[in-house]
Amino acid sequence: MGMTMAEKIIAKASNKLAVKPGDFVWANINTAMMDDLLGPRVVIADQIKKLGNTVWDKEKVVIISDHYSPAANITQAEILQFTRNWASEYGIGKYYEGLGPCHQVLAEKGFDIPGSLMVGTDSHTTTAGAFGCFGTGIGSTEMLGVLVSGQIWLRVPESILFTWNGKLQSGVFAKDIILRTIKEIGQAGATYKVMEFAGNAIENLTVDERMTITNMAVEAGAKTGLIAPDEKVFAYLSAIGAQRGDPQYSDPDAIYSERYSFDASKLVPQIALPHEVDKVVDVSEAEGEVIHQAYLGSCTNGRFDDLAQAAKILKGKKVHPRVRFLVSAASRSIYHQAITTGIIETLSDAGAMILAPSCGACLGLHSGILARGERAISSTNRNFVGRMGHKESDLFLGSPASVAATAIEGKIADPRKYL
Ligand SMILES: CC(C)[C@H](C(=O)O)[C@@H](O)C(=O)O
Ligand code: SF4
Repeated sequence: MGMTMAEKIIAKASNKLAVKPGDFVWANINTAMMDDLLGPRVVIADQIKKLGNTVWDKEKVVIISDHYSPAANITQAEILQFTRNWASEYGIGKYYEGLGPCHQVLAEKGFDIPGSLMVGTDSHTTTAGAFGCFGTGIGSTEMLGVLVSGQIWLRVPESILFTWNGKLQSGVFAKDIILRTIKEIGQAGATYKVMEFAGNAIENLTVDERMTITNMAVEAGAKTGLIAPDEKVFAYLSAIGAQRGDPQYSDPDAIYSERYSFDASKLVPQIALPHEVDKVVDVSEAEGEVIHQAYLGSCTNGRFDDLAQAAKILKGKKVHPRVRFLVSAASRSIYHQAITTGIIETLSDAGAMILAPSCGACLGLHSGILARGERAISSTNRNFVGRMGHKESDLFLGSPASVAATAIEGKIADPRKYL
């Protein structure tokens, strides 16, 4: 009986020839990532002292300060200081701060290795699946167990196959694919399952765009999201001098718990309405909703392709006077690329406020906080009550192109008219 790529990755990590959904295994971890919010400061620093006071393999632990960086107050500054000092005390050389959200840094630093098993103290560790790396979010207590043992006790998840074929029309992007997929199954539709994406519409996406899709797999409850690694992924990895890994592919006779097929050519821009990520409608049903703030950034859609798409729409135009348009590239190197190609100049000329590469605005920790009654559109992945500020503020989710078109009109707008 065939296996899915997820089953093969877990079998390899647990030194077994084969596993099947429902099996319990002890899997060896290739990369353990901690961020500043749920990393050493929570449980770990305290308890590891009683468990040997060292990590199992200093080379396999990565710590990335991204939620509180740059600090917006003394408490945040002290959290950063604690995290930085803990990394140094425990000999963790792979410590990054101020480079941007952890999932983008992991990709750019070559940790998203095809066929490997990654855990992180952030739910969007699923992003690594764009490289065929099984990445999943775990809690701080579980991370403590991984740090001292190098293993995780795992129940092999079932896989759902989502096949997207056909050519996306202009103005429709990866974000619209994942929002439409989540609409189909709901925000709990993939709970403890793997979302595997295939089809020529997925193959035609850049690696940047694939990361948007696997990033949001957790918004449907998924254990991880996976896309088979191909030449685009290997070119990305070789360009950054990263290993090619041991890529795994689903067998033709692999068993899936469910299968869904979509025609990408029929997809139109999608908008998630407040306050649920699966409350997704065609943009025509949200058009005209008044907006006070537009945010372009995050580990979901803050990459070079995303900024470039927004700049294409905003070139020579001005942001609506009511709208605060905030931009935060998902990494410092993206900023460098976007500056040298004139994209930041275009966005700034249109009226963008350029923020640091950070999680900050995405989850209302600092910068871009919404007041009561304010409404925003964002290229991020969550729109829970109070996500970006006051509990009586509203958050719509869309693609970078939808964010840019909305910023121009001051109300939810269809980006296709600008392309
Ligand atoms: C703060 C962290 C625990 C959380 C996550 O795990 O996703 C955050 O990154 C988010 O996007 O809500
Ligand atoms: S979703 Fe937002 S807060 Fe969470 S890791 Fe990504 S950028 Fe940071």
